[in-house]
Amino acid sequence: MPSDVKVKICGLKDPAHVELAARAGAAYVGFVFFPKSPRNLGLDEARELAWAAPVGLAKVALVVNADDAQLDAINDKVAIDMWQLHGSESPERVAEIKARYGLPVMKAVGIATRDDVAAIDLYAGIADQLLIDAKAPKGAELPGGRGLPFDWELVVRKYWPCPWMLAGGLTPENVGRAINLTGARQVDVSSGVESAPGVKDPELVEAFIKAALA
Ligand SMILES: O=C(O)c1ccccc1NCC(=O)[C@H](O)[C@H](O)COP(=O)(O)O
Repeated sequence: MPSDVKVKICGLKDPAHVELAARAGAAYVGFVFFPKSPRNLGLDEARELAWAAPVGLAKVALVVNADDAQLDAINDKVAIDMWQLHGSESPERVAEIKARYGLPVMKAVGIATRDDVAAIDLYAGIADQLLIDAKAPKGAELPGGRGLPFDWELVVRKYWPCPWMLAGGLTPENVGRAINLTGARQVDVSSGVESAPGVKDPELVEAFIKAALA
């Protein structure tokens, strides 16, 4: 029976890896627009990656507390299908971005404690999707893409009224267990399919997708 799990491969930098992710069965690819990240893309690079994506593969632009000028520049140049807001954007800012571009918005929320889980509700009626990730420590250089898991028990038997994606420290080895435990129908990975920060390993990308869809 075909799997109903959807996979997002985040932080791609090579058009061949976009094609590979699609062939292997990914539903989404993520393009990072955050200069401090080893996965950061220029607009021209991102445009080339978007061209490499076959129809049906959703192209997600990941930004961190971006202002309208940065969002406009991405939207004007790159054919994206969704925003991923990975900073401390307020529910009001999420609604504003949805209205301004008419694209679905996925809000990333970092969690470490039960209180963080409760805070997800602030976005549940506003964002189109939620990305539930490990919480980065205060002052960390990168708010995501750190390859660190959180305690999955925190989201077991949780319900939100929009689709959500499990992220943070997933790997080909642990993704099946994470899905079975949490009931997540969508999973996202970056570091767990890399051979070095920012360098995707095609074999790990394929292995992750295969394990998630199994
Ligand atoms: O990937 C980055 O460098 C990055 C930079 C700034 C904000 C978010 C970033 N990445 C988010 C992701 O790649 C994932 O959505 C998520 O955090 C899971 O990452 P990982 O634990 O590395 O699999």
